[in-house]
Amino acid sequence: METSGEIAPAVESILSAARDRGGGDERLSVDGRSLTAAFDRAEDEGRVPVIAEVKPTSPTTDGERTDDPVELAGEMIRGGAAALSVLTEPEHFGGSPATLERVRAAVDVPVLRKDFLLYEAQLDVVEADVVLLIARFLREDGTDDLGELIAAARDRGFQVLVETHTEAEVETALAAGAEVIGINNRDLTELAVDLSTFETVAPSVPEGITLIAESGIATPGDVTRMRTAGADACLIGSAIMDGDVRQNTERLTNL
Ligand SMILES: O=P(O)(O)OC[C@@H](O)[C@@H](O)c1c[nH]c2ccccc12
Repeated sequence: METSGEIAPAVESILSAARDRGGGDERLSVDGRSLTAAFDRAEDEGRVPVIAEVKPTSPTTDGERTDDPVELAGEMIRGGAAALSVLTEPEHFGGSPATLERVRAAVDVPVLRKDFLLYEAQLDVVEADVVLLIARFLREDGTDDLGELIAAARDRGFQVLVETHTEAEVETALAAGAEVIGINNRDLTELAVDLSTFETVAPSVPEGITLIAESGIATPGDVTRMRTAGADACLIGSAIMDGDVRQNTERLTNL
């Protein structure tokens, strides 16, 4: 088992905040919008399935975007995004559960809750269609087991995106029952992005699993590269948030 000492200091700080964050008091029951159906719809309409991410800031971004997230989400949809991702982490990403709630009420595409969820009660903070579970973090002391957390999420009606970075983590995700797997091009040790991560790890993901390329995708050429390597969809934050959100989304979905 790797120790948390190998993680970048910014990620350590994120995790320690996540450990201290409470959960909801009431068990949620969600009537979710299907992520795979949204991807199929985009494909049918000739667009690359993209999950566009409302990310006001991050430890690797300069400054903070303060526009109304609901307006940004609308621009993403008009630009052709198949689904949205909304950061709910407050301390390092400028997100909040309330933002996700408002965005989800304003759109009809599936919305992913992007956060660092470590135990079951944290699932009960806000309704979303999909929740992110990060394989790397769910084997540390004091966190729930990945398989148990996947089951707990599904019991509530959430679809689950399991984030991986290595072949070993893909194996862990598959063994835990993941059906939607993300490969994060950003490593959480140095926080550096390398698109060849997806190309290296993707072959270990079997047919039948929905596969998402995450992070560092900035140009139409990057999107093509991820698609060629087997991505069913791309998760894109910074390159969409930086500048004209609608135009950026169009450029990355209409190839
Ligand atoms: O802004 P980018 O490089 O397009 O990346 C988006 C997304 O992949 C990234 O925000 C992300 C991937 N995994 C995460 C886990 C938590 C918070 C954020 C993330």
